[in-house]
Amino acid sequence: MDLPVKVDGVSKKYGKKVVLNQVSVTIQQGQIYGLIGPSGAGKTTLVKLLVGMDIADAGTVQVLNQQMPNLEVLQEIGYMAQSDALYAELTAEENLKFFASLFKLKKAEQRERIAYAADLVKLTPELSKKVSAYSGGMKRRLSLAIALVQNPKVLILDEPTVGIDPALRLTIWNELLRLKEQEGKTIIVTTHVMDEAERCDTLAMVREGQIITSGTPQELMERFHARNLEEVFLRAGGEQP
Ligand SMILES: Nc1ncnc2c1ncn2[C@@H]1O[C@H](COP(=O)(O)OP(=O)(O)OP(=O)(O)O)[C@@H](O)[C@H]1O
Repeated sequence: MDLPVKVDGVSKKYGKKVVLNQVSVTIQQGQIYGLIGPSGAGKTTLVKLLVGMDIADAGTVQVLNQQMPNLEVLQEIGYMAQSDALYAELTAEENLKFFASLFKLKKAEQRERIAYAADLVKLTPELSKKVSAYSGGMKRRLSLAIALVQNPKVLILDEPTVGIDPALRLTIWNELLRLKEQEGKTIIVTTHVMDEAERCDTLAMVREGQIITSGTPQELMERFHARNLEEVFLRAGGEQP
């Protein structure tokens, strides 16, 4: 079985604060892997190490069999950060074109991918607007479209559906499921939303810089004698609901 993500014994400190403590994760190809945990638990820090935006103090991070950070591998990673990294004075279309141009796409493929990504997040009619005139939710949607534009093998999405309405959230999740099933994409997602966590193949609960438990949503519910993931989350963290 191919393992597109291998994290082994990773630790990370900011100043004196230990943010990740001996974290190990393996993710199989064609899986949706969810990271859930309280605010400040270390999810974004782990994601940043996967993308190569930060470097671990100890341990190893491999994506697609390469040690991160690695510029070649970045071609194969679609990353949606928690805060939007968009050019406000450009239109949405210009933003998409700019980010698409960073990847090795032929012109026709670039056009096709931009049309697909904009359509998925329902921004096609708004593409000629400047991003400065976008709402918060529209910016999130554009950031997601940008993460998808280069057709990456690995998608890393940090709270992708915050500020997105329920109907579009469902559309996006259906597409993520299709991408893993039909195209074998590997998708890593952080979320605070339990019904999104339920759709993940494997869930890791992060708390105080450690993965305190992981498994399929069903396994976790059985392990913690819980009726739902909210209860798992509370019980795994030592809080009895
Ligand atoms: N660049 C940084 N410098 C100093 N401290 C940082 C830095 N980045 C993160 N931290 C700290 O590391 C801890 C973990 O942060 P992180 O963003 O990984 O949490 P998170 O689980 O993603 O939280 P949330 O769910 O709120 O996004 C927090 O205490 C945060 O303040």
